[in-house]
Amino acid sequence: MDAYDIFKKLAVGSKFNMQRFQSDAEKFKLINKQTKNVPNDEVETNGFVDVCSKTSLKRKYEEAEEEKKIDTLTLIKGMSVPVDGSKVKTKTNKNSMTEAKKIKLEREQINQFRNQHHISVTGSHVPKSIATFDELLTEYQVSKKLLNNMKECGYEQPTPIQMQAIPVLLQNRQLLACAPTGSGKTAAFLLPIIHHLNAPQKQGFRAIILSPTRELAKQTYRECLRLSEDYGFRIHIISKINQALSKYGPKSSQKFDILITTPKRLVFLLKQEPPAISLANVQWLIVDEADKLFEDGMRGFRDQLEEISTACTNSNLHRALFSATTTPAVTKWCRKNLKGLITVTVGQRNSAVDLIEQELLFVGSERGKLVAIRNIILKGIAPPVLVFVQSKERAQELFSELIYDGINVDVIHADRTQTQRDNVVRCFREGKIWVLICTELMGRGIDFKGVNLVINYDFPPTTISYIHRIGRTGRAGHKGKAITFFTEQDTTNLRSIATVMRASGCDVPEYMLAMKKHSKKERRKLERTAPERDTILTVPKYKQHVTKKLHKKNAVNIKKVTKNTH
Ligand SMILES: Nc1ncnc2c1ncn2[C@@H]1O[C@H](COP(=O)(O)OP(=O)(O)OP(=O)(O)O)[C@@H](O)[C@H]1O
Repeated sequence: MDAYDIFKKLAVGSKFNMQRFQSDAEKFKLINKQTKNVPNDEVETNGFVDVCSKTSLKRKYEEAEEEKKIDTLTLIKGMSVPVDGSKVKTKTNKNSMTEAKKIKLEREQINQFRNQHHISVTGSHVPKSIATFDELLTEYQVSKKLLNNMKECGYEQPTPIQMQAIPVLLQNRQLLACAPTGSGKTAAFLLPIIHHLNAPQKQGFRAIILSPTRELAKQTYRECLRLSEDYGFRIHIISKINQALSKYGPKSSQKFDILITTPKRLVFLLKQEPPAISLANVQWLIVDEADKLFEDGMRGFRDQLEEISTACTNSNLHRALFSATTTPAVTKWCRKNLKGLITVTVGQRNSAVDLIEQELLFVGSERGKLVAIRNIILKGIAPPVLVFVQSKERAQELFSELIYDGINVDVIHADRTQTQRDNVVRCFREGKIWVLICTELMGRGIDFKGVNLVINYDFPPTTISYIHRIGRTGRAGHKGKAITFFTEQDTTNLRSIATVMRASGCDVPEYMLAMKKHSKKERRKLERTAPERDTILTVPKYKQHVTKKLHKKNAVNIKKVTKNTH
C-alpha cells in the first residue's frame, strides 16, 4: 500500500475543493495536468473527486468500484472487512442485523409491558411476562384443566405478580417475589406447583408451603384444593399435631404430595426420634410471608426455617419466597443462598395499596378510642369490619365493651381454641359476624372477601404491620378504607406511617411528616413490647376494679353466647 492508497482510504467519503488542493491532487495522481482547467464538475466517487471529462470520470468510477471489491483487510482468520471502511453488506450480516433488531425490539416490548404493570425484575435470563393465562397453554404446556380451575375461581386475567412470577417458576427458577397485599400471590405460586407436580405420585411430599399462622395455612390449603381440582393430589395441612405424628410415619407419608403448614409444627415432626416426616423428596419449598418467617427471636421463625431447609435434601430443590413486604435480611439471604435467583417486585417495595383510603384519627386517650369507635358504629358501618388491637387481653376487653352495643361482634386471638378460631373465621366469612376484633394473628395474608373497613384501634407496632393490617381491605382491585387511632403515646411510628400514607396518595398533615425521627432503638423496643395502655373500659378509672371483675365474669358468659350463635 503506497501513499496514494493510504490517502484514498483516509479520504473515503470526503469532498474537497479541487481548486484549492489542485497541487496535492496532482501529486497523488488524482488528476492529469492537462485536465486541470476543466470547469468544476464535482463527482463523489468514494473518496476522490476529480475534475475531468465525463468519460474519464466514468472510467475512474468503474476502477474505484472494481478496487473496492477486492480491497479487503483480513482482521481475524475468516473475518474480513472492506479496507474503505464501508460496512459489509453480505447476506449473513443482513440476517444477523435483522435478528439483533428483532431481539432489541422484543426486549423493548417486554420492558414496556413490565413498566406498564409496575413490574421490576432482577436476575439473568428472566422469562417474559405473560399477558393472559392462555399463553401458558402454548408457551409452557400448562393443562387446560388447570386453566379451567383458575377460571372457576374467577381468575380471568393474571394480576401483575402472576404475569411475572408464574413464568419464572414454570421455568424452574428460584424466586423472591414482593407484591402488594391482596394482589394474588397465592395463585402465583400454586399454579406452577400444581403444573410441575402434574399428577399424584407415591413419593412423599414434593412441595411444601410454609405460612406464619394456622389461619393462613388453612386458607392456602383451601385455595390449593380449588386450583388442583381433578388432579387427585393428596394435599395435607398439619392441624392436630398428635394426629400428625401417627399420620406421617415414614411409610404413610409416601402417599402425600403437598404439605401446607406453619414452620413450628413441621419442625416438631422433624425433631422426633426418628423424624416423623421425611422431606427428602421435596422439590418445591414456598415461603409465604417470607419477611415474617425470617424474623429472629421469640416471635420469629428464622431458626425453624433453617431446620426445614436443611431437611429438604433433594438436589432438585427449588425455593420461592413471597411477601407484600420485605427486609434487607431476606434479600441478602436469597442472594447468598438461591442459585440463579430472580427477584420480582410489583410497585414500590413496602408500600400500602393505593385503593385504600387511609385516615389517621387523633383520639386523645384510651377512653377517646372507645368514644371514636362507637361514633363510627353509630354513623353506620358497612360490614365486614376488622378491628386490630395490640394484645389478646385488649381484644377480649374491647369485645366485652362492644358485645352490648347491638352489633354482631366477635373476637379472635391465640388464646381461643382452634375450634373457636375456625368457627369465628367461618362466621365472619359467611357474614354472620359484622365486626371482628383481632390481634396481629390476622394481620398477614388473611383474605376475607370484601372487608370494607379496617380500624387500627391500637397503633400498629411497625410500618410493616400497618401495611399488612390495612391490606385486609382493598384486595383484588376492590376499594377499602382504613382508620388508625392515635394518642400522644403513639408518636414513635407516626411519622413513618404518615410517610407510607403519603406515598400511596393519601392526605396527611404536613406536621406529621416533619416530626422528629425516632431512634432505631426506640422503634425496636416498640416492635418487641407493646406500650402499656389503660384498660379498655367505659367507666372512669376509680371504678375500674369493680368493672374489671364484672368483665371477667362476662367473658365466661360471652363464650357461651358466641358458642350458641355459631
Ligand atoms: N387473577 C386473579 N383475578 C381475580 N382475582 C384474583 C386473581 N388472583 C387472585 N385473586 C383473588 O385476589 C384475592 C387476593 O389474593 P391473595 O390472597 O393471593 O393475595 P396476596 O397477594 O397473597 O395478599 P397478602 O399479601 O395479603 O397475603 C383473593 O380473593 C383471590 O381469590
